[in-house]
Amino acid sequence: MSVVTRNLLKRSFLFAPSTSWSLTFQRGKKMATTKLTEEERTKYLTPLHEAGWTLVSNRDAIYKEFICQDFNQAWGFMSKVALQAEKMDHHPEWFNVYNKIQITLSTHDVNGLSQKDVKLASFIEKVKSS
Ligand SMILES: C[C@H](O)[C@H](O)[C@H]1CNC2=NC(N)=NC(=O)C2=N1
Repeated sequence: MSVVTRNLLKRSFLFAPSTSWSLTFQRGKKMATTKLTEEERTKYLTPLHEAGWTLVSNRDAIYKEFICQDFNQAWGFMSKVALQAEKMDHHPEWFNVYNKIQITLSTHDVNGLSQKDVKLASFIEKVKSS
């Protein structure tokens, strides 16, 4: 095999990995956030529906209202969610009055639901039941 052929092969191996690999990873950075597929929506949104999360009517987002005993409890709950949101760099849209917290989750970067919303909603459920 000539040096030229060998170099060409080496190059195509190094620089032309499979499409999905190159779409998912960029030089060792974290996985790109993508919208949930139909299959993923069935798999991940069903348990969240059962836990009381509903689809928002005019956009691709999920919503749930939480009622705590008082403002102290509500603020404690929100603090735990806020710390996790910051860790994930994924933030809820929320509204609080006294003991009521209304939460909407969606991924602005992809204009719809992603795994990040599923992960944050699951975390919120864990906090609420703790
Ligand atoms: C620059 C920063 O990483 C992005 O704006 C993050 C911040 N928090 C976010 N939160 C939510 N809910 N969706 C996003 O797309 C998002 N993007």
